[in-house]
Amino acid sequence: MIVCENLVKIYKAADLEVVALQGLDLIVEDGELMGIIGNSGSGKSTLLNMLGGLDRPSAGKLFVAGKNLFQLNQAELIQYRLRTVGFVWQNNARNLIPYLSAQQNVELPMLIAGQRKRDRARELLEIVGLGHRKRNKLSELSGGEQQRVAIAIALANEPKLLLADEPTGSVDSKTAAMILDLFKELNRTMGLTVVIVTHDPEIAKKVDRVVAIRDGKTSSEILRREASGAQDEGESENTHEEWAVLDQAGRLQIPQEYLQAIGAEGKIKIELEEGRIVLYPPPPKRT
Ligand SMILES: Nc1ncnc2c1ncn2[C@@H]1O[C@H](COP(=O)(O)OP(=O)(O)OP(=O)(O)O)[C@@H](O)[C@H]1O
Repeated sequence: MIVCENLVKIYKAADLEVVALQGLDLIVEDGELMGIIGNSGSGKSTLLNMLGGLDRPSAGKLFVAGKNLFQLNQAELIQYRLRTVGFVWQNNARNLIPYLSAQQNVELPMLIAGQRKRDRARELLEIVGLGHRKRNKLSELSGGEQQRVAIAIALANEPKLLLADEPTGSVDSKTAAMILDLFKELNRTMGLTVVIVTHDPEIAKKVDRVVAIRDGKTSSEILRREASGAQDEGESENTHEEWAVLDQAGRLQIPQEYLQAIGAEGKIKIELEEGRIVLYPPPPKRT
């Protein structure tokens, strides 16, 4: 579904350049449910904006659903945003209209797109588990329910890829778990590919794979352990293991805490020992 190769995004503002993505590699399979985590400023939202066709990358390769996003002209990019991807943002409810009902809120974007699909709006609300609340005004719904209305809207054009940026950022942990369960259900029942960007490391328990981004590059992946079985619901931490990502040039990012643990800074010695690559800290400085 997604192929990013050596993706670079440079923001230019006045005489300042910010390299938000520094040669990022990422492959997401059709029908995958995956998370992207990383500290603030690591480039998560930038990546999502590139995947959603909201902004253009500066260099590299980017294919989504077979489309080369570098080659789409402005009109094709608008079609791509309308037809191929669906978006869910943290404060989606802000884009919804409080005095309209849940159903009218779902119908409205379809009306704007030239369709009047009352049945479809009802069906979408059923899918997100809000069929019984369709006549309630948005202002009468909880934060989690409003977020589900937003997810129904994101599904209206039958996207192949759902992009969610901090979708649980402004709800409590119980509601957050319900929203993540909904993504999982949509992924399983509709075969929707879902990419969720979050600060929350707990996401690993709800998705098949989590990719960590550091300084604009993928640094590691947290995968469900094979031995525990794909059917495992994975609610316990030891069903997952972390892998460092090796880029095409053989570079990898070593977790900061590992480097600190061996007191490494500046240079480290690397040796190949019996099928292992071993990193040695520098010898203590003489005083
Ligand atoms: N429009 C922009 N113009 C200039 N710099 C930008 C712009 N958008 C993002 N940046 C910079 O790019 C880098 C990556 O930002 P990005 O928003 O992608 O990070 P993030 O991981 O999503 O952070 P957060 O978790 O805080 O949302 C940061 O240094 C940010 O300041």
